[in-house]
Amino acid sequence: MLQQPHTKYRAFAPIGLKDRTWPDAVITRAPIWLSTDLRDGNQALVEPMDLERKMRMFETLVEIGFKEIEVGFPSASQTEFDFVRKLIEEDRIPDDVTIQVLTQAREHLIERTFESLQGAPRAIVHLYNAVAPVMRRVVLGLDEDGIVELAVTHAKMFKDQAARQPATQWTFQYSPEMFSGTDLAFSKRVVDAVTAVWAPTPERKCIVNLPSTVEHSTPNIFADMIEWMHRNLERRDAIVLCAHPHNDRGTGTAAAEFAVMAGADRLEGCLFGNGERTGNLDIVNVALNLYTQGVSPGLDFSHIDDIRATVEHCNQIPVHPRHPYVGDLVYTSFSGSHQDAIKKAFSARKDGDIWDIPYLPIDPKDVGRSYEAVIRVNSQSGKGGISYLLESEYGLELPRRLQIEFSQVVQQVMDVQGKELGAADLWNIFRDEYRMDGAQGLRHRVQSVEGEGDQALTVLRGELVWGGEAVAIEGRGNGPIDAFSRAVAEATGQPIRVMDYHQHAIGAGADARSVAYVEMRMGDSRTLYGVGIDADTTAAALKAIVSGMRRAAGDGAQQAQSPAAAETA
Ligand SMILES: CC(=O)SCCNC(=O)CCNC(=O)[C@H](O)C(C)(C)COP(=O)(O)OP(=O)(O)OC[C@H]1O[C@@H](n2cnc3c(N)ncnc32)[C@H](O)[C@@H]1OP(=O)(O)O
Ligand SMILES: CC(C)C(=O)C(=O)O
Repeated sequence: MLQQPHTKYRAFAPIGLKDRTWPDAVITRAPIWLSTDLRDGNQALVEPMDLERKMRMFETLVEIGFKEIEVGFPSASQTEFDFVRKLIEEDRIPDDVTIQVLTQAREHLIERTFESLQGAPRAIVHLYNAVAPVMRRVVLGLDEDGIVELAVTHAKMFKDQAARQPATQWTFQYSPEMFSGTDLAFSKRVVDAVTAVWAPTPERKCIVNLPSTVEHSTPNIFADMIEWMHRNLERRDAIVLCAHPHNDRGTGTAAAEFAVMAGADRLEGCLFGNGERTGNLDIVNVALNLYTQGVSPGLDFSHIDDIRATVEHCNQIPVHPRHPYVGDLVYTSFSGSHQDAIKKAFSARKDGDIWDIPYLPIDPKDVGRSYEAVIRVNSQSGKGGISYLLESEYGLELPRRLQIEFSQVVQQVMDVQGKELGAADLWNIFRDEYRMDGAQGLRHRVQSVEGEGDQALTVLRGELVWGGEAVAIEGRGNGPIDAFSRAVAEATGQPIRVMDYHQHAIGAGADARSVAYVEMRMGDSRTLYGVGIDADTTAAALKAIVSGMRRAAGDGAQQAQSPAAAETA
């Protein structure tokens, strides 16, 4: 790279529009959308679409809700021509959809283009020629007058060709190619000359399309250019003003949004930003940006993954995992503080609330994504993400201190493995850590109750396998947990102190079970949790204590393979 890039590259000159209004504009309704997937998108593919792919793309665009679709450049190849014929002859164009086709300003190409449209009920025919100084100089060898003459001559040909097919409802569109690299006064001069030929009216408008054929300025400059044209074009009330951004600087979306704020009525682009070089405007991006502002885009992306699959099939180009709204990773948080905020916001959210979930600008469900991928756990994650997955996939509502305890266990596994852990991995770690294997199965008998009123005591009898030995246990207390703790303390010589206790149901109906979380100490062990799950609430609680005992004993696996077994009640 150069130390002095100014010796090779020149900065784009500002427009100097002093009284611009676009920065204060707010977009309150969607622009008219034109999909050019089958034209600008297609001409950028390594392998342009065959008829099968073109038809599949067309049908998808119709399903999404596009009412204007540029279906090709019919004079470019037989495939392009045949596709337009197929659409017309097989009556594939819905009544509320208008196809558009592009042609260079060259006579034989225009003739072939109109030939391809014979029998079409409606069509937009799109004429372009380059207007930028570099193109005038190196490609066309024409001065400004020559370019105006070229445009006017071919605009007249459009009128003549259209007059030969009066049954079709024609709309004409003109693009001064490389508008973004052309001085505004000259762009206006050419466009005005073309519209003077076409003589559009407010009832029969033509379309003027202003492309950033190559994006080489910041989007505010493009917006100034659009606003200037919007204000200065002749016959503005008879023109649908359209912008056609590309994305060479990565700001195609911003340029499009600013263009609409600056007066554009219509946008041209492709799904997920396919198109020449870095792509055309990504229509999905702009449409869903509008949606997240509460503005209906008039396009339906409820099944965005199906649309992506079709686009990948047709274009034979994968969509990036970070692509806005559709990438595999765009609804996923790995980092702990994000996960914590998302989990809390989901818990606080009530039906009908305005969407206000941190780190998720759109509800993934609105585009057909599940919440499954929202939180994924790796070494950057914390307790929030871990407990979110256990809750969303396994119904466990871990108390806060248990979340903290278990996240340290997960962190140790993560430090060794260094890989992402899914919900099933976390569940396995949880079951191992809290000794929720078959040996935890508990049969017990509660003999209630000795005494009366305040003096009433629960009596629990059973058998506990501890240190490899089966020990008979018996305890009395002011409930099964208390009775069991006392019985166990007597049998093992180690007092058990229950500090906190939570219980909730998981599942429903016949499958409903109870999960108990007991925060406890055994002897002089540290405070720790035990967890038990059982169809019976008392059994779940007692299992939780056994779980804690085994953990306190180091690894209950040797000490208490069958820690508590008892007679069936
Ligand atoms: C920015 C855009 O996306 S514009 C759309 C671009 N899309 C495409 O080009 C895809 C389809 N294109 C094609 O299939 C072909 O390029 C065609 C059929 C249009 C033309 O093919 P060819 O006639 O072989 O020309 P080719 O593309 O090689 O070169 C362009 C020629 O057209 C000339 N040309 C370009 N625009 C114009 C114009 N408006 N009027 C007259 N001549 C023109 C160029 O000067 C060049 O002429 P030259 O051969 O005398 O030097
Ligand atoms: C033909 C025009 C609209 C074009 O594709 C461009 O300039 O990018």
